[in-house]
Amino acid sequence: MAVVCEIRDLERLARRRVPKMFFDYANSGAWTESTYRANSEDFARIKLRQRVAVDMSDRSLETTLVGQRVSMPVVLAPVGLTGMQYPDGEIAAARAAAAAGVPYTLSTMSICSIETVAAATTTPFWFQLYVMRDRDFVGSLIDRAKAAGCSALVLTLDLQILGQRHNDIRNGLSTPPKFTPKHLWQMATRPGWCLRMLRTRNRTFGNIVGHAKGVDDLSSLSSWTSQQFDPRLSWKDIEWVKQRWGGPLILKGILDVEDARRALDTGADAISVSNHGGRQLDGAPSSISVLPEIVDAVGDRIEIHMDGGVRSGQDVLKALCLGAKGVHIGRAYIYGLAAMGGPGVSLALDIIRKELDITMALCGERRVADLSRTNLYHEGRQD
Ligand SMILES: Cc1cc2nc3c(=O)[nH]c(=O)nc-3n(C[C@H](O)[C@H](O)[C@H](O)COP(=O)(O)O)c2cc1C
Ligand SMILES: CCCCC(=O)C(=O)O
Repeated sequence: MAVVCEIRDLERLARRRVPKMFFDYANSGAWTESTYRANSEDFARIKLRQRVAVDMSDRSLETTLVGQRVSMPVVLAPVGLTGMQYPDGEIAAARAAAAAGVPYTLSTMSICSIETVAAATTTPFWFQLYVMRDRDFVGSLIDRAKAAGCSALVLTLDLQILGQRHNDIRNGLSTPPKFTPKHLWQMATRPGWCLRMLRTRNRTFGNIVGHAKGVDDLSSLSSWTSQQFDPRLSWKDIEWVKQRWGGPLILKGILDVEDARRALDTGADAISVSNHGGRQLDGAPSSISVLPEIVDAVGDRIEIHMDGGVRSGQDVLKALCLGAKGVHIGRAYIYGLAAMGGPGVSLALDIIRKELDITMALCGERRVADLSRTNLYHEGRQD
């Protein structure tokens, strides 16, 4: 059994255990992947300020996110097709998040439906919404999330048009998978995945198939997206979503100061600074590099979350120092899930919690709320 110390170990295991088309779907970015790479690389450039002889006993990572108590400021981000990385993956991830005391966000494009995940869990989860042309269907998704007891709505604004992902095109990614010799080979070389997949009935987009009108072929994600997602989505639609939902609302995909200012007018509870994990506008800056200017512009008026490139508890701490209140992780937990199901998600969260706690202590801090730019080596140095 391989020793797992860090998220990269889970990534290596995931690569070995999941058919290539699904591993690549998770592990890739759009076009040249420059933004995807920058998300992680820019974290690595930030230096921490070591402090010594500070009482580091009695530490706590607890805080609140959109008014909800969490054991650490980490959220499992919405990830489409999670149930293709591991059968019933959405249920496994939701349970692992609940056990760890952090929120889980179910994607509109999940395999297990809102109702299936709600029936298999006891802790409320968050729901991520995509806006389709069919507003009756979008409204029904909001109503279903409410009926299932979801405790926050994450409205994604950066994917009305799908960014081009070369690996998915080359791999002929589809759900369910096609049965061409190439795809059969990819699956045959991952027999554990195949056997487990045969045991579940959740193999298609549970929130959509059987619910949305005229939806029968989701096999090509890109053509389906361009037919169904509404490219006219604008700020005024957010008011409608907010009214219909009536609970905590987080706007995801803000990367620009002007958009952050505009987001204030919507009355949303939080914004998430994100470039969709480098999967949409390649060439956009990393999330961590734009976080400080967005915090400076609107941080005193709205709760700020971020995601993109977080692969360790140290990355979480750096984002907190730069003003994020909540840090969402995507691939970091998906690698764990793909590698070993629910226990892999728990392991990913344990790794991140431990790294965050140790790093905070070595920076001489005992509370996440006390972290600030002064804990970073260059920014905000007093001396
Ligand atoms: C495989 C995959 C699928 C995703 N699907 C969704 C989705 O359905 N909805 C959404 O808002 N974001 C989606 N995202 C973006 C994530 O929510 C998040 O912004 C991103 O993963 C953060 O970057 P990280 O993976 O480097 O942590 C997806 C990301 C990945 C990797
Ligand atoms: C049509 C969108 C699929 C999920 C998603 O958001 C992603 O792959 O990044």
